[in-house]
Amino acid sequence: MTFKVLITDPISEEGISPLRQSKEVHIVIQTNWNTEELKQNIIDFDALIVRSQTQVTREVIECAPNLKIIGRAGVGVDNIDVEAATEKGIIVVNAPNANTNSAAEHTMAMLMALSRKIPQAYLALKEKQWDRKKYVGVEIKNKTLGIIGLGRIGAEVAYRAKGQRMHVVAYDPFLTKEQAEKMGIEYGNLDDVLRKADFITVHTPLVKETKHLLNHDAFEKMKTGVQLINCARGGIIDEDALYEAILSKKVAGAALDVMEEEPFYHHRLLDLPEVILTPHIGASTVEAQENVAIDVSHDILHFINGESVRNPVNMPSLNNEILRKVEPFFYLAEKLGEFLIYLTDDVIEEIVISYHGDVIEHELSPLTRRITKGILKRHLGTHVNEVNALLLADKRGIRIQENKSYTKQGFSNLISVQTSTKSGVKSVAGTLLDGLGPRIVKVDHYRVDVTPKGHIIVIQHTDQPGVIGRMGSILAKHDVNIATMQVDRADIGGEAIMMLTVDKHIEGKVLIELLALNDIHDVKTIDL
Ligand SMILES: NC(=O)c1ccc[n+]([C@@H]2O[C@H](COP(=O)([O-])OP(=O)(O)OC[C@H]3O[C@@H](n4cnc5c(N)ncnc54)[C@H](O)[C@@H]3O)[C@@H](O)[C@H]2O)c1
Ligand SMILES: O=C(O)CC[C@@H](O)C(=O)O
Repeated sequence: MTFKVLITDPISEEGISPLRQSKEVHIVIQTNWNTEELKQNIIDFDALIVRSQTQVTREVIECAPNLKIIGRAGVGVDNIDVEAATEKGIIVVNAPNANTNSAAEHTMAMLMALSRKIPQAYLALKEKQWDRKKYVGVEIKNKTLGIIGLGRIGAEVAYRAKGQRMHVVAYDPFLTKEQAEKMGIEYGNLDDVLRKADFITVHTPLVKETKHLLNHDAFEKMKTGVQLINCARGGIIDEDALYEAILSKKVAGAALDVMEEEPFYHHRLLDLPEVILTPHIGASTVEAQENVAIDVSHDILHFINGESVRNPVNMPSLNNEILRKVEPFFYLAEKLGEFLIYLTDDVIEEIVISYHGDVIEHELSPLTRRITKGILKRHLGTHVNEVNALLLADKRGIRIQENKSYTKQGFSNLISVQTSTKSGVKSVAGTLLDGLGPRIVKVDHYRVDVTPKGHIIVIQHTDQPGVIGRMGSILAKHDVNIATMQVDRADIGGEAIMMLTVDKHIEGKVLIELLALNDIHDVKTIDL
């Protein structure tokens, strides 16, 4: 089947060559659509690749019933309604590392241009003015650079600034004093950065907490003559407050790659000679554009091949090392959920997942997501996936509890899942056997040993001679071949369980005949 990929922003042709090489992928590039056109045409597409221009709103997502993955060829996903995507089970991936270097270099270029008034001097010269006195700058050596947001780009800027012999003071809610010391920079809170810096550069995402982070009050705390750089997101600096602060000479200059509304052609900041601007080109290098497109293309191919994506935005990201360890449990986890929902006859109130033994050394959240997906899928359909499973469970008021224990319970690893309903508790446990693969080893309190694959019949009965024979005759009559069979009981003559794997799906009429047998209390047929 063809996987249709729509690209709506300019993107590097070299970068998408991995997708072009795949026979399964059909690519459509359409960079001129407005939102209405996008809504009308997105219906058929399985994947969408954008940069920062296309607005992937909830409305767009609602018009895309086949959309499975959105690739953001860059870092910021503020042009994508990630919540709406998550609700629909659409994976959002980005390319968080691919343009870090370019954005850091652009920041340094802006810092240099700002401190030496290069764009202003250039413009004047183009106007045939040779005015050397007007364009006296300041050195950055021995000046203090304040960095707000010491993530990927902020950290790269810090290293470069140190190379220019600047003193760096940084604030980031995740930065510790020890980490700052290791990097050879000063650790501060936001006020420290605002008070001490000669130049301030912001490298945070635009979120509620960072919207207008640099506002009138923040400018008040800064040194007079401070210069600002924003190569992160428009809106982190309050543009009106900046305008006023420049007029009052509190702020001596600003270099902006990003603005609250883009593109913009008329903005009063454009009229101020102290402000230099670029049209959001921090990531516009040959290298960054190729790299972001390669990363997103690879993740789309991972998705098509049923592999884990490397840079998910709406689920926890796992590095290759972690993924390699936990991936072998994915199948078992999902099948335990799928199996258990067949045994659960009432509305689920709580899912309790207990991990035992070696498995707890791994990252468990992807397993919990897959178990929940397996449980919800039967009733909610195939749109449930590891992206939205926890959200969907939460929306239905299902509590999810995770327990961990080193106790091995007879297996080197064991995952046990329990559903609680008003009618009682049902449970299943499974293990991954070294070299032999996944097994279901416990159903409620009965011991079994079944590969979670294909057609399974679970029969609850009373432990009496002849029950197995009568059951076997009915299956034989309907030409159902038994592949494997397990029996366990609580006590002699007491409650017992039979678990069979058979070679074909069991029809309703077979089920009725089995249920009519004396001593058989319940029959569940499960297709995994
Ligand atoms: N101009 C461009 O073309 C361009 C290119 C790439 C990235 N960006 C933007 O640059 C920004 C940084 O990207 P990144 O890859 O370094 O992201 P990142 O996630 O690696 O780093 C962001 C950092 O900001 C910190 N942060 C969050 N809230 C904060 C707050 N209130 N105060 C201080 N720090 C805070 C986070 O803890 C994190 O360490 C993003 O907004 C991204 O979209 C712009
Ligand atoms: O698409 C672009 O070039 C902008 C990229 C940049 O803003 C990002 O967040 O990665």
